Amino acid sequence: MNPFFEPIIDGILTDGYGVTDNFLSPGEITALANRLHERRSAGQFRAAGIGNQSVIVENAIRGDEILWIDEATATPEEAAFLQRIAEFIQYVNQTCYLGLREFEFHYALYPAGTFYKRHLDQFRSDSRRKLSVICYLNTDWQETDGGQLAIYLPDQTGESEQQQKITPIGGRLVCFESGRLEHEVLPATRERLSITGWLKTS
Ligand SMILES: O=C(O)CCC(=O)C(=O)O
Ligand SMILES: [Fe+2]
Repeated sequence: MNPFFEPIIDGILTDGYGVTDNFLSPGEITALANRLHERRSAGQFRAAGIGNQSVIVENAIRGDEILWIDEATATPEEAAFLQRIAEFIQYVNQTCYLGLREFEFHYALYPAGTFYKRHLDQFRSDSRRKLSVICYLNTDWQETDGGQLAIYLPDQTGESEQQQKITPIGGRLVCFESGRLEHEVLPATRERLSITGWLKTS
């Protein structure tokens, strides 16, 4: 039993999504948020796109800026984050037999007022994306800051749905099946930081 990984798996199996807090310590949150800002100041971020073949920047759908994290150029705190993810993949494979082999992660920065409209994470990609993972890097996030992740959960009959809102507090990790749950990022009154990625089969 792993105290961080087990609640995530439990959540996915019973509710379709899992949340665990303190996946990152306050020190790790600050260090990663600093790396994010340094890399953005160095001009490494790009407006996030939609679509698969040709990437189209569409601010009416999503307004975040992203940077893919490359293992080859990762700083120690980025490498440590990816290492935790690799351990999570091992744990999931031992308990759920999803056959996860690869992962890809990017930083995301949502300037105040931006959002990501309702979507499914597989629409623009390949079906190898099995689990979506989001880890927040925000310090002192308040409910009134907005920026919740809204997940849409269909009921048993599939006729109605329920909206579950998750506040992007620093260190919190959210995980759900990429091909199943539609979700959106609501606008926030302040800058919103995260690392988002996908665990994939090969
Ligand atoms: O930041 C979040 O809470 C969700 C991000 C998201 O849905 C995505 O990047 O596909
Ligand atoms: Fe998404």
